[in-house]
Amino acid sequence: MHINYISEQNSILNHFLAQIRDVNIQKDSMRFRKNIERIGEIMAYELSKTLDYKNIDVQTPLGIKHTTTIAEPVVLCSILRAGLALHQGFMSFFDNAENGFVSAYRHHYDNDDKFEILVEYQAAPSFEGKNLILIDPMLATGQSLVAVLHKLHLEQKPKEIHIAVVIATPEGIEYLEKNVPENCHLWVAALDEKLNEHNYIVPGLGDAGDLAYGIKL
Ligand SMILES: O=P(O)(O)OC[C@H]1O[C@H](OP(=O)(O)OP(=O)(O)O)[C@H](O)[C@@H]1O
Ligand SMILES: O=c1cc[nH]c(=O)[nH]1
Ligand SMILES: [Mg+2]
Repeated sequence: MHINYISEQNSILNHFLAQIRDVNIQKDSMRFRKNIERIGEIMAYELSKTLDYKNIDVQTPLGIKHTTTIAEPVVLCSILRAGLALHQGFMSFFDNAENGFVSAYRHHYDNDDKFEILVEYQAAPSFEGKNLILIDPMLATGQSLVAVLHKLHLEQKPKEIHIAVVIATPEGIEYLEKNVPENCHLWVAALDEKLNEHNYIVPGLGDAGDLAYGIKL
């Protein structure tokens, strides 16, 4: 698995990352969603540089321009709920992509911190020969992304699989490295320190789904 860290160079991305983390700013859920969306746009642009392109001729009013366009179709597939705002950002740039949605949540059986990831819903197109971009802002333990990858119909072989996350932990990256296919590329906006005892990212930002869409029961 190849890993791309997109915030190594200082850019406006750092402002958006700082705002989604800041306890005094993140409570504004519209700004939170918008910042995640803007991060999605930046990630989409960076990722687009690594896709394959084919030559095309474009007829302008004055002549023909020889240029290039993305060779294989893109499928954007997001993990509900928190993936939705990031998905919107990717969709702004990959505007003719097909789209898939998968649910995943941590099911706690007792009151302790042990949980199992339940993947109950999916609606996704064929991935055969396409660039699959799997979208989820938080890579904590990595269990949600791996459970979703196993549930998706990957017997239809995507050309490449890109996993796009905003904040990742070293533990989550290590888990992905052991459990995802060879043709996976991981895109990370920020690498954080660690997981805490409740498997939340430290310093992280808190609960991305709740910040974007409200607290769930
Ligand atoms: O790497 P993991 O340990 O699996 O944790 C990360 C998962 O947690 C969040 O979803 P959450 O379960 O909070 O669902 P939500 O989006 O509905 O809030 C996040 O969006 C990931 O899907
Ligand atoms: O820190 C974390 C871990 C999982 N899900 C979140 O939204 N945040
Ligand atoms: Mg959540």
